[in-house]
Amino acid sequence: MKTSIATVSISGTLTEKLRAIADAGFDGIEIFEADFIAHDGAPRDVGNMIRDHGLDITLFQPFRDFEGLPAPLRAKAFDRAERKFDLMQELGTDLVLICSSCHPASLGGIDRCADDFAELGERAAKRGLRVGYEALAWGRHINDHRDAWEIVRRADHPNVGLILDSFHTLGRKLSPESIRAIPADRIFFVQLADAPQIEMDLLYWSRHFRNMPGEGDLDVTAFMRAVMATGYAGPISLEIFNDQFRGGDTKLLAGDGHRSLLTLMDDVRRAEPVAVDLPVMPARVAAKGVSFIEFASRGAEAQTLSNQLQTLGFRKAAKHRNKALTLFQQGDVRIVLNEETTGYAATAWTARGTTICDIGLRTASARDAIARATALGAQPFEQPLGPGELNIPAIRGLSGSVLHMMDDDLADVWQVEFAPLDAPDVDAGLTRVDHLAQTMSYDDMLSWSLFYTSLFDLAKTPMVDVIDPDGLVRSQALSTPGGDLRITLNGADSHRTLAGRLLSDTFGAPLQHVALACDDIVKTADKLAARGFEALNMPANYYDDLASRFDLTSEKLDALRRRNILYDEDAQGAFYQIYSRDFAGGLFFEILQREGDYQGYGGPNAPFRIAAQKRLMRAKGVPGDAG
Ligand SMILES: O=C(O)c1ccc(O)c(O)c1
Ligand SMILES: [Mg+2]
Repeated sequence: MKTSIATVSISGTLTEKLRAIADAGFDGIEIFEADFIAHDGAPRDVGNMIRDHGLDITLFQPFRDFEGLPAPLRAKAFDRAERKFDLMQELGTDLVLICSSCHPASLGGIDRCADDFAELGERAAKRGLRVGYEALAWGRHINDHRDAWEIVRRADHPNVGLILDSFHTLGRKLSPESIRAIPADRIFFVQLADAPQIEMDLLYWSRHFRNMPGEGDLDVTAFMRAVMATGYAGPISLEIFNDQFRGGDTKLLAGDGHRSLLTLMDDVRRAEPVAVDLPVMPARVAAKGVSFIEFASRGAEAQTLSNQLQTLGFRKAAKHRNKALTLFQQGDVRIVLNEETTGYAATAWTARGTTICDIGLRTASARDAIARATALGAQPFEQPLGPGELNIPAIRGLSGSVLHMMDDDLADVWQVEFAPLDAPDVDAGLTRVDHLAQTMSYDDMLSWSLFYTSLFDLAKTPMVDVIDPDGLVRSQALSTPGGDLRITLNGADSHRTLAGRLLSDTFGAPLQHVALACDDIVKTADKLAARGFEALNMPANYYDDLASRFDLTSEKLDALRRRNILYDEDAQGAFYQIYSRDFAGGLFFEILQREGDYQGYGGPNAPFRIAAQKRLMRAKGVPGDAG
């Protein structure tokens, strides 16, 4: 399988793009004319520079407004094409992409266009070049891949073929199934892009909102299944126009692109009886939840965290046999406090202070999960093992964080590596980790959602806007079908938001809060209060509004108000939340109860919770919170 990416898809100068594209593992590039023109270097040198990076030039593009023109514009279009043929020969590529005309004088007509292409094919053949025709979704006369195919078919020239682009087909809601009937050797090239489902002008949508396959809402897999069913064996190329990507991290985006292509093609071969020349990798592994959460901390902060965990009802359950690790446990929730002065956690602590440095995920097979992750470009993570320690496989997240993969075969780590402590049982009714909430720059959200969804079978909720008094935070939840593993991604635009503040104090995409489930929130709240737990205070206005929005009895409302319990409900069920006060520079815990089949996260409460958190920070005089 030959992978390719259009240079327009990522940020940087041409040289920066080439390095990142080659490092990410692509085989070739589509050279975008604008990237070439902006570069100061002769075409021959540019071609050599690309090949010196180990990359092929899979095509040159775009060539616009060619077909269907009346004289004398028609002759001029052919002259223009000849000049671009000269350039292609200098660069060293044999294929040009001609996108369907948007020219106001273009006359259309399938046969007229086919004649133009037959003549152009003849001219290209003289130079050993080929031309590919792509229907732009907003082309003046040709805007459907079936019409472009009909023109190519009637042009009937071996040097004229079809170029398919998933955006133009799926964006116009055309079924990709008609592609299955096209002979593979008539398809010269395939371009792929996804996009979020937003109702807007097609051209604007395409030029600003495309994203990597798997990052949007289009069924790129169905499109690519149809393409592969023809027997197509040419390059598979990303062509992404995206405002965020134009200003994003070149290396990260190139890596995302490669990961998205491998994931897509692996999905295609599992769904369609076709040969895909791609190394085997395990299928997405079932994720069964969070096995452990590890905090890096030291000294007084570690003591404060230890006390806080005990007020939350965690029992100091065990100590590591070789290392400064303490295991706190309650129900099925394990929190490890790591006070080591060397190794990964120590580095994380030095960089961030008290932080969640490691997550252990429960999977059906740790080995398969790691094999899939590394096949998709994740970095394996290893630390030297002490005597008697288990080798629990791990990978790095996108910003250097660590994810351990656990499974039933590794479940005895807690007995093998840890010695039990004889601490009193202080259980407050917390049963399991409901979700992990990860904070990141808004620009990194697509990268993280692709990272997780390529590894595990996770559905994405639509992005929701959360209003912080100082800006907007966008939030999206990923969840396994049964909700065993849930991760929320929170993207901050501004450093003044609660989420953005954590980012400015740390780096990467830290976990900002952990949500723990219980079965009876009122009972749990009372147990916590008895242990000295202080909930985040919610204002009276919040409860007055609850009374107007929902049918709650005055007793129930009073029970919620007295305990600072937040409430939400939908057609499926009800939802209760309590927030801890923040600690260690902005981390916090959430305690929640799901009732019925409520699948959400209390989104409507988020603005009021954030306002309350900021009020508390101001009262504590946290610097920068004078407003
Ligand atoms: O937006 C465009 O004009 C444009 C150009 C070339 C392409 O291949 C494409 O898909 C879109
Ligand atoms: Mg295209």
